[in-house]
Amino acid sequence: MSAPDLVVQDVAAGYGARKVLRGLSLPPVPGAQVTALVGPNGAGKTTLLRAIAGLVPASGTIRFGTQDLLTASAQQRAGVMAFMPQFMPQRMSLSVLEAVISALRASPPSTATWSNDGFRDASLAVLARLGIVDLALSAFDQLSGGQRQLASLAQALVRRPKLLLLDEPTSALDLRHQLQVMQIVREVAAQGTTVIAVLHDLQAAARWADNVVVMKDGALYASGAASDAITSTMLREVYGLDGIVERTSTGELHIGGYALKA
Ligand SMILES: Nc1ncnc2c1ncn2[C@@H]1O[C@H](COP(=O)(O)OP(=O)(O)OP(=O)(O)O)[C@@H](O)[C@H]1O
Repeated sequence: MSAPDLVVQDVAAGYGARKVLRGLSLPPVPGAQVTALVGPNGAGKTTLLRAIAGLVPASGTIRFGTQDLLTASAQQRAGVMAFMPQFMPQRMSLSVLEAVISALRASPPSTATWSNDGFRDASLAVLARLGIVDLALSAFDQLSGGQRQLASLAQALVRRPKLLLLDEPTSALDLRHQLQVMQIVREVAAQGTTVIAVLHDLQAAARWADNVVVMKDGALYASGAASDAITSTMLREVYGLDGIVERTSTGELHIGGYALKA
């Protein structure tokens, strides 16, 4: 069965009196694909992910297939999705392996019967997939920023979510790990997970995402294939930048030559 689309319609969300999203509607976010969420600082990208994850009060419609995520219980949501936040907790007195096992125990996929060894093996397998099995016994709160980001991604992936929300998943990673993580994100989508990833690197969004959603001031500015959503007009109107967007001879989108708008 193919993964369902995510429907976001007329969503309002914010923080107390501060309304960040005011009636945001997106075209259906396609199932089993990677959708990049881009836009300038403060555009509301994290707020949208938090609204989908049930972490800020929201109204409107947020539906994943037939499941209404706005009325779902925390347990129901945890059974469907995983959210990797932009900032990891500073204090966590667990080893990396314990942290991943505890994320898995909190919401184990129902596709298996779980034993203690099963939790441990599945967690070690994800650490191995991310190339950080050597960190398994390290204290989570003594990791470097990039290591912490990989460990946090392991906590999200280990639950094999149907909907994976990633907030700047590669912002602290070196080039090799950026590549590795984005390849894994694509594999996860190919295996049936619907992925939404906030990315600041437009070149990475063009390379890795099936669809790009551009947000500005809490609203949708554009969405579609990278070549439709990422344009020089968008750079000017959304980021206040002059830039060049062109197709290379191999058909890839190249975005560069940025300069502050004159
Ligand atoms: N906890 C909060 N309380 C009040 N306002 C908040 C809170 N978190 C975010 N905001 C405000 O909401 C707006 C949108 O923030 P959000 O984090 O969603 O943006 P973003 O697009 O993810 O930005 P960035 O790219 O900088 O991470 C900003 O103006 C921000 O100041």
